[in-house]
Amino acid sequence: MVVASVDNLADERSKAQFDVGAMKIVWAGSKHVFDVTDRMARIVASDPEFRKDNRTTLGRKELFKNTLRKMAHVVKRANELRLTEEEASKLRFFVDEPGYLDLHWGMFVPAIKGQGTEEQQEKWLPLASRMEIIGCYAQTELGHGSNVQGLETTATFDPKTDEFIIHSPSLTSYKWWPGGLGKVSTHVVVYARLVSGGQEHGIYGFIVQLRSLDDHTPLPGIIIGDIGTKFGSGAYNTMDNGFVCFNRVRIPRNHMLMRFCQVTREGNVCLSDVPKQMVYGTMVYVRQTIVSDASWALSRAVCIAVRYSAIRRQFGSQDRGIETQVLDYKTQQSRLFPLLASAYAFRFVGEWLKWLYADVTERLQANDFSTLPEAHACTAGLKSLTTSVTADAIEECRKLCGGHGYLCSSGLPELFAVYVPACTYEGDNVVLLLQVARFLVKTVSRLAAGKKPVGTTTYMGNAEHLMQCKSSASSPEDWLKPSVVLEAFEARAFRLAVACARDISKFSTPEAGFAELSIDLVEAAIAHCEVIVVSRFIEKVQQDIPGDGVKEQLQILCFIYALHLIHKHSGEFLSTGCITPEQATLANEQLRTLYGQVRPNAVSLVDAFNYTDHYLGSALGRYDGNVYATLYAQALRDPLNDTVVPDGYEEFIRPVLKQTMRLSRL
Ligand SMILES: CCCCCCCCCC/C=C\CCC/C=C/C(=O)SCCNC(=O)CCNC(=O)[C@H](O)C(C)(C)COP(=O)(O)OP(=O)(O)OC[C@H]1O[C@@H](n2cnc3c(N)ncnc32)[C@H](O)[C@@H]1OP(=O)(O)O
Ligand SMILES: Cc1cc2nc3c(=O)[nH]c(=O)nc-3n(C[C@H](O)[C@H](O)[C@H](O)COP(=O)(O)OP(=O)(O)OC[C@H]3O[C@@H](n4cnc5c(N)ncnc54)[C@H](O)[C@@H]3O)c2cc1C
Repeated sequence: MVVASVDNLADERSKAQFDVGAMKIVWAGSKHVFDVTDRMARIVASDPEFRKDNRTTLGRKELFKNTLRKMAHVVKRANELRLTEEEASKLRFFVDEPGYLDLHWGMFVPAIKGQGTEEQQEKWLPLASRMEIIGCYAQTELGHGSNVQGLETTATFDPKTDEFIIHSPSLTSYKWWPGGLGKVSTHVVVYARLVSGGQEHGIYGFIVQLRSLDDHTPLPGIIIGDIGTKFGSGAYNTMDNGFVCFNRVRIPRNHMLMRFCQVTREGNVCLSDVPKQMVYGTMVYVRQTIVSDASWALSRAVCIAVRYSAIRRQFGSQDRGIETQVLDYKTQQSRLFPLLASAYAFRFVGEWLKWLYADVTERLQANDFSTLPEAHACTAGLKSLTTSVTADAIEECRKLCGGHGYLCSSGLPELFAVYVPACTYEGDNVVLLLQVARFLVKTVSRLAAGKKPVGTTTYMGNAEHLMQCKSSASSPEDWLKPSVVLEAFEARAFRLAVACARDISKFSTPEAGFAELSIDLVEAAIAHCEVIVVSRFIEKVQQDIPGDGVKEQLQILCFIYALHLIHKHSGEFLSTGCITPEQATLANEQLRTLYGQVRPNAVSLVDAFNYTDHYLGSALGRYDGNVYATLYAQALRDPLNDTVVPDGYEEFIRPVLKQTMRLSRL
């Protein structure tokens, strides 16, 4: 069936004022990454084994088995096609289904690489790379997740046998949540309290075999299973998040990951000369990958909502003529375009964070730990900011699609359900912001001692100016000056951080002040993270960017990103005196103008994400815009429509109808 709505997207595409092909390269990061990504996305989209449109109709067991089949197919195709690590990881990404491979490659392997000695890496990494063993990462327990120092599992050294005894002393010490643990993994990196010579020495990672490599049964002393069905249909239920209890399970001494702390044959504990937080390194690595992933999830939701908003028409014609595209409503634009801008902002800050992570890793290898606190603060803060915004944005995109957004065939409910735990895993977002706040308060108090802030806090070195400055914006256009925008963001963040540091000092102890003022501290942390994102976006658009009109579009998006935040947090910008109410009004005026500028380019700006229809998985977001026919076809495929008269009619509908007839005769 040919539907008029299809032409809407062609019309939209013809209005683009920039080179979409060039924007695709900017979004991907480079021509090479674009080529790899595009090729892998197409391989997945064209392989029927990777079909995913039936996911929300499957029961848990079928769903899980289906994922096992897909994961095995990923491994098979990666081998057959002799894919590089980069290609295999993209292939896996486009399969778009949480599965044990994520934890094996995303956490188990990095934990061994980061925390194992060279010898241990030589032993375990080849086994893991060839997938002769499958691993996961078990830190969280039933009773403790955020508080890592509160973990209860013990690893007690027994010098008689040269072994560690891994033990779960209570129900609350059972490991609980690790992905891939419940049903699949043969091995795990377990985090436990090291005990030697009757003394505790902190939390470390230990490699434990969980299941037989012959028949997959749990090894003696191990009670293991899945923790149960999770939020949403399909969604994260493809993953076997699991529990495990260790009943005095013995492992050889050299299964403790000993890069930062060694236990000798005699049971002596030798700490190397590195900060103890190095044990948390895998979390820093994964948080950094989660920031990059946020832009994928956000851009996917935005792509669906923008395309559908161009197709959907409501009102605007009283005589049954052509109605208005909902994308033309200013309210729709004000909800949608800041999310489009955020997708680009998170893409660029994600790339920058990758660079920061590579830089700190290089320094750590040279025993330079000076940038570790900043790397921790940046990864924790940006993980928190980007995942919170993305989760909320996916839900907003669902609403932007009206009633059809609530259908699973829109792709948005499942995307939300699968994405929203990102606000919790790898560190609860509030707990992580408090880590950023701690770093900021320290930075501010060191200013008084004359210590120059570096990296992302360099701006705080301009303390006197930031405390006193008043924005010079006197027209809407002034809000298009990077220096005006940056100054407002930096001043707000700095003043909030200084106020927190000052107020904390009024309490009897810093801990008491920190606890009482934690709401303010979280706000200061968000403000600082927004400085990072805004300044990275501004830096990006100041570079040479090839392609007709590409730089101009990115500049528009950059200012939308910044000005919508000024609007959202106007209370803070005003109460800290960084801007006046009149200047806030001017910023809003400029924002409205920018929405008008982005409007003709909106569909092309989401086309630049280069998503296949398979990856989008949405009747509303299809590239060809054939929304209504697809919605109808998918409705007909619903299991409830397998029969015209439903199962249960004889048992439950007919008797009710008969009873009603009897009653009406009375
Ligand atoms: C084919 C290829 C396929 C590829 C697939 C791609 C893979 C994608 C990856 C998969 C993604 C998602 C899947 C989900 C998996 C989820 C896994 C998990 O959730 S694992 C469990 C995560 N758990 C947490 O994050 C716990 C959070 N809690 C903590 O991190 C800590 O306990 C903390 C920081 C809250 C408190 O720590 P502690 O009690 O020690 O702290 P203090 O607050 O007193 O801090 C002391 C001191 O240390 C500093 N610090 C803390 N953390 C770090 C760190 N990580 N690095 C460096 N420094 C750190 C802190 O700032 C303090 O410093 P000080 O100078 O004293 O102020
Ligand atoms: C889908 C999913 C996959 C996961 N995969 C893994 C995995 O592979 N391996 C693994 O080890 N773990 C995994 N986890 C566990 C995850 O890391 C933890 O759930 C997470 O770290 C949060 O810890 P928690 O559950 O203890 O939350 P809690 O700390 O109990 O949080 C509950 C509430 O208390 C608040 N809170 C806690 N402490 C503070 C504080 N100090 N100040 C203010 N507020 C506070 C939080 O903000 C939150 O609102 C996974 C979790 C999920 C949901």
